Amino acid sequence: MLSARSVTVGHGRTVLFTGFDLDVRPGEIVGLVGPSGCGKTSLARVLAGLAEPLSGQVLRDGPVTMLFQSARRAMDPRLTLRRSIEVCADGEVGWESLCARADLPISLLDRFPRQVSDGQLQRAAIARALVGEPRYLLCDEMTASLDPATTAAVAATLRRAADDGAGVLFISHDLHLVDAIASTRKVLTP
Ligand SMILES: Nc1ncnc2c1ncn2[C@@H]1O[C@H](COP(=O)(O)OP(=O)(O)OP(=O)(O)O)[C@@H](O)[C@H]1O
Repeated sequence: MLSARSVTVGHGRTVLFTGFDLDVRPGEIVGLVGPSGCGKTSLARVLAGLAEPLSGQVLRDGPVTMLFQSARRAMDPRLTLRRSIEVCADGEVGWESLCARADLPISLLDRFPRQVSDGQLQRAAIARALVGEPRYLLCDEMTASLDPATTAAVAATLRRAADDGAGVLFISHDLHLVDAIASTRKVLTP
């Protein structure tokens, strides 16, 4: 399980929220909502181990990977999609099954980020995340700039990842989408 226990998060002397509890189990999608600036990204960074909480505990029983709103900023523009994915793999990549899991057309693998759409790049970012076999995926507004059809495809991909055993934290301002894909909705308030 990925758990936050009575976690207080802030930056320097600024406290964003106190005493927050959260559990994400393998195979489950948990939605996280809250007003802009309340600290959702800051919490995700703490859960991923990229930052320390001011107090409280984070428990992780497996690798955690973050996915961001802007795949264009997250992916190296100098590398083909294939290379970006390969460098995150432990060994040989099973391209067919990976691309099927991420809903990424294999024909795009040898393109550079500038040669694919935002939605296609987001799927490549998902493939790159999945190739590391994370137990937990923390998705930070990753559908915010996508059209409805691409959003639905990405949501279906996350559902499949959860069905394959990943625990997913889905951060979004889209309450309808959160309720459609998450089994639990947590609200973060300042
Ligand atoms: N590294 C940092 N140093 C100082 N302050 C920061 C840092 N990162 C974020 N903040 C501040 O912390 C607050 C919470 O930011 P955060 O991005 O976690 O909120 P959020 O809930 O994800 O917002 P949004 O929904 O708008 O994406 C903001 O006021 C932000 O300016």
